[in-house]
Amino acid sequence: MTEITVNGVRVLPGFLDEGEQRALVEDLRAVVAAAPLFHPVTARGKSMSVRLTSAGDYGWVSDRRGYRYEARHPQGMPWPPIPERALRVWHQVSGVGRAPQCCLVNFYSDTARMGMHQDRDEADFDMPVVSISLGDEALFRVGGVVRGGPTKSVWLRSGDVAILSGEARLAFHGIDRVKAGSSTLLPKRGRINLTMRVVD
Ligand SMILES: O=C(O)CCC(=O)C(=O)O
Ligand SMILES: [Fe+2]
Repeated sequence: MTEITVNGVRVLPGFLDEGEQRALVEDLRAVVAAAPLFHPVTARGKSMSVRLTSAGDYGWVSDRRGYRYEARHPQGMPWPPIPERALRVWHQVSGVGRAPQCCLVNFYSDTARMGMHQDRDEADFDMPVVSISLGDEALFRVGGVVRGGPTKSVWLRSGDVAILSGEARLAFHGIDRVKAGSSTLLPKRGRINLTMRVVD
C-alpha cells in the first residue's frame, strides 16, 4: 500500500481488506437500523443528494435552521455508538490521543454528489478528520483552504482511508461523481463514506 497525498490530504489506498470492509458494512447495518438514513435539507431549503446518519455522541444534521452537530437524530433517538472497527481505523491513522465523537455516514446513490466545502463545524482543527470509503468508486476533489483555488482529484475506492489533517484539515473538498457498479461490496450499487470527527 503506497500512501499518496492530494493537496495535503493523505490517502491510504486499500487500507481495509475486503473482509474488513464487509464486516464494517454489517456494523453499519446496525447503525442505520438504530438511526435511519435521512435526506438533509440546507438552510435554503435545497435537498442534499446524499442520505446520511451518524454514530457517536454527536451527529451532523442540516435542516431549515442550518447545519450543526446534535446529540440526537432528527427523529429523536440518540445516535448509536461508533462501531469498534471504525474506531480502530481512527486510532491507527489519526495520530491523536482523543477518540472521535462523531462518525458521519454518507450514502451516495448513482447520481449523488457532494459540493466543495470545508469541514469546519468542529471546535478544534488540530483534530483530524478520518474518512473511510466503501462500495463504488468516487471522484474526490481537493483544493486549498481558499474557495475557488486550483484542485486535484483522485478516485477513492472501497477500503481506502483519507485523512484531512495539518495544513489540509480545512482544505475544500467534494465528491464530483460516483462510478455506478464499480464495486461489488454493497448488495445494491452505491457508495458509503464514513468520516470520523472530534466535535468539541
Ligand atoms: O464522501 C466523501 O468522501 C467525503 C464526505 C465529506 O466530505 C463529508 O461528509 O464532509
Ligand atoms: Fe467534508
